[in-house]
Order: sequence, then C-alpha cells, then structure tokens
Amino acid sequence: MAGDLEGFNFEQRHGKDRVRVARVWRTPDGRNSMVEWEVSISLFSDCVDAYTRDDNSGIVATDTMKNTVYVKAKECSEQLSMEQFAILLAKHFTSYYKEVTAAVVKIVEKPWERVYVDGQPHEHGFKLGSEKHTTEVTVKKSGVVKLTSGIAGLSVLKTTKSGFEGFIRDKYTALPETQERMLATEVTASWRYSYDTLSSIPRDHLYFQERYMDVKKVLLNTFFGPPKEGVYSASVQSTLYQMARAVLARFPDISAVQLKMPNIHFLPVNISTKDNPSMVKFNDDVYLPTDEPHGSIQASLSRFWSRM
Ligand SMILES: O=c1[nH]c(=O)c2[nH]c(=O)[nH]c2[nH]1
Repeated sequence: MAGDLEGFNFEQRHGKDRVRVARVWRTPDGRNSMVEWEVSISLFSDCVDAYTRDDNSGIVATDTMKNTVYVKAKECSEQLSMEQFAILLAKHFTSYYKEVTAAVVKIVEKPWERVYVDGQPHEHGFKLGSEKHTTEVTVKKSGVVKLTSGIAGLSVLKTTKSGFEGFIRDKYTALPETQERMLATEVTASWRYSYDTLSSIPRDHLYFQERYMDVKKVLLNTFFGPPKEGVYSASVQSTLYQMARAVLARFPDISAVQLKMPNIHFLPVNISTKDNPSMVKFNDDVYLPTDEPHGSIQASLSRFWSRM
C-alpha cells in the first residue's frame, strides 16, 4: 500500500516468512505422498495507523498467518500442487479479511523424491533431491492474479559441445577463443502463467505440478540436446535463449520466462617448472573446478503483450 503520509510517500506491508510445513497424504492401498513447503506470506492492508497512531486494529497478526498455513494444510485432504496451495492461501487472506487488499504468497518446496528399491517405487520412502520448485502468487481482492513458478539450483554440466569465439579482443583480453570447453551452470528459472483471474486458473489439483516437471524437462533437453550427438553451444547466452524460447514455444499458457545462468568455470590445468616445463599439459582432460568468480548471465523472454 503506497500513500501520502505527512507529506512523505509511505509504503508498507507485513507478513510471515519461512513458515515450514510438511503434509502427508495416505491412500487406502498404502501409498503415501508427502511434501515439505516453506511458505512466506505478505499482506497489503490498510494499517497505517499501526505505524503512526499505535492503533493495531487493522493488523492481521503474523502469528495468525502462520496458524492459517497449518489449518489450510489440514483442510487439503487431497494432494495439490504448491501453486494451488499458494492461491488458496492468498485467496483466503483477501476474502476473509475486509482490511486486506492483496496477498503475496511464496513457497519453496524441499525436493523430497520417492525412493526406488530394487527398481520399485517405495510406498512411503523418500530421499532428498537437488533442485527446488518455487512459486509466487499475488491475489488482489478483485480476483486479479499474478502467478509465477520456477526452479532454483538446477546444476547442469556438459563436458564438450561448447565453445566461445568472436568476442571483443583488446589489450585486457587474455581468454583464448575455443570450440572445446566444459559448460557448467546452476539454472534459476521462473516463468509467468497467463492466467490473470482466479476464475481462469485450471482446477486440476496437480496441473501446475505436472507443468513444473514438463518445463524442467524442456529446459534440460534443450541444454543437453539429443543423448548421442548433443547440441553445440556457442555461448551461455545462446543456450539460455534456446532454453527460454523452447519453453514459450511448447507451453501456450506461459507468457514470460526469466533465466539466470551463471557461467561456472572449469579452468584448464597447466603446470610447469623450470625443470619440467610440461608437468601437466592441458589436453581437454584435467580441469580446476571453481565457484568464483563466475560469469553472470540472465535474460527474460516474454510474449509481446506480456511481462515477467
Ligand atoms: O558463454 C560465455 N559467455 C560470456 O559472456 C563469456 N565471457 C567469458 O569470459 N566467457 C564467456 N562464455
């Protein structure tokens, strides 16, 4: 809520961050499903008097917000995507409280995956995976919605079919041109769905969970290319663009994609001494893995009428 306050601009919101909840669903035949979510809530409401007049009558206590996460999780007797849960929570806050004009709910899912034992999916066993599913939902009292989903920490690497040539060369440039290098990155992706009202959101409880899996597959397949021949990458920029374009081409209900792809360097190892000038001579075989510094490459791609 932005507004004029004693001649200043004033903006405020309040919420509860990092509310952790796990939910288990059990089917009669013995199959258990579970999720672990970290939920962050932010409410926009007219409670300026709390800041200026010690009047808290417009405040939904953040403790109440935390409790609501558990109550709503309890009420969800059927498994649902975290996007649907975020929408349900945000809808609750904007419809239940006359003071609340808009709610933002973010969720990060801990990547518990069903384990396979002797090639069989385990009924109630899970192990921690790596990349995380994220979502951010904004719901206004009017029913207008902004829905984004994403992936964080998707680490990928290929050992060939990557190069970097033709960049600016000047007196500060040392990097040789190459058609042969490792390409490693940790993808952070977010994409915006085109649904902009509560009533237009698909009702299927797991629709956005399936979308998440499908988007991840498209991103990975585009990064790696076919299993035998792969695909050549002329730069992180080029690969990033191909990945973003593939997502928009494949999913009509996604209107914008943002990708962050740091270039995580694997440096060629060459070691020489006076006595032994080629103790280790790099031949596309021994690398020094690094975390920092790393290249920082990001872009967003959206349909003409849309933005992230
Ligand atoms: O794919 C790359 N993009 C760059 O912008 C860049 N800059 C650099 O030093 N190496 C690379 N690689």
